Amino acid sequence: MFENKTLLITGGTGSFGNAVAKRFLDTEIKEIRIFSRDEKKQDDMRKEYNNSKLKFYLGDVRDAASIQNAMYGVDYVFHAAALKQVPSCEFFPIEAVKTNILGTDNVLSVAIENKVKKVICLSTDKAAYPINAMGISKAMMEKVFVAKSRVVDTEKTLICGTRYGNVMASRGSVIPLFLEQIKSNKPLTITNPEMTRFLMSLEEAVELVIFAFKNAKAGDIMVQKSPASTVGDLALALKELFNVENEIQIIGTRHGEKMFETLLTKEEAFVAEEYNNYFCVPSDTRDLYYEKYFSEGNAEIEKVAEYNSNNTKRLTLYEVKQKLLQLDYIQEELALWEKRKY
Ligand SMILES: O=c1ccn([C@@H]2O[C@H](COP(=O)(O)OP(=O)(O)O[C@H]3O[C@H](CO)[C@@H](O)[C@H](O)[C@H]3O)[C@@H](O)[C@H]2O)c(=O)[nH]1
Repeated sequence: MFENKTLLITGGTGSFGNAVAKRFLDTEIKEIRIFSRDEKKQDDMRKEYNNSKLKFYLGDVRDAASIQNAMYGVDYVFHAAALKQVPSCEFFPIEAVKTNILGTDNVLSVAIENKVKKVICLSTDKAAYPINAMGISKAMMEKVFVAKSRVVDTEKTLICGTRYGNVMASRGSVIPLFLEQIKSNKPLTITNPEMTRFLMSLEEAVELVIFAFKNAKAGDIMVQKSPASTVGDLALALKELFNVENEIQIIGTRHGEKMFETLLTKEEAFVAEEYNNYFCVPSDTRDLYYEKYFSEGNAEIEKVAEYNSNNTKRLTLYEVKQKLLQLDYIQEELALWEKRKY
């Protein structure tokens, strides 16, 4: 797929960039460029992989000139750079605007200038019916890339996106936090045991981007059908897997949090196309002369429901444990835990 091609990953030192590097470095790919702000994380990654196909570029998506340095000669871009923590974006919303919205516009402009063939922008379920600054900024990011995808020559640069739910055990997320609490014998801090989240693995997140890479048309947003769990079951599943009796402490919903997440709004579900395990939200290709398109109205939309973490398949406690056990991270932690105990 990437034979002799150069792939740039913005925000490439994160969980997603690492998963893509692991997946493609040993293929016929020519080069993977990691573009990010943190020299320490780049240095760690450089040492870990020790592979001359992996190149590192320091810069910030807020600064178009720094992207320019990394974009020359690039065939494809996976745009993963983002501010993604809900509470921090609530306190610093302008920072989310700068990175998630303006940064995306910079990445796209520089990619178009350099005739990059495809750009895939990573978004989140929090962008659908957004209520927090992080989700609102990602929703605007989606608007920016869909709008941009319409004005470029798609033969030269195709711009599309993916939207996904919580990636299990990604950096800073609740699973590593619960595990730290288990290991230090502290109470597990649960916001609200009934809160639900879509669960997907990092490998599935990479698969979704590959699916978009292969199938998306300009402006499409690809979504993977995903099951969900309550936070209460997630904590209980970890307690049972690690065979511990830590207390549960209810800490209450944090700033900007939703009780459930939405992967497809009702309006999107109405137009979405279904491909096995995926949905495609096609871009609205009409122009501003809406009267041309007037039909009989669309009462049908009332019959369609949004696709959210409350109405998707709910995992049982047993299934949550099975899904956790599929993660290398959990297997490694369990092995260490067993050693520590005996
Ligand atoms: O101490 C804690 C922290 C979190 N949670 C809950 O655990 C769930 C998951 O939380 P977390 O892992 O922090 O993820 P989210 O806040 O849902 O956001 C993550 O998932 C999004 C996709 O939905 C990504 O876009 C974000 O970048 C990523 O941080 C939520 O219901 C939280 O309320 C707790 O119960 N206790």
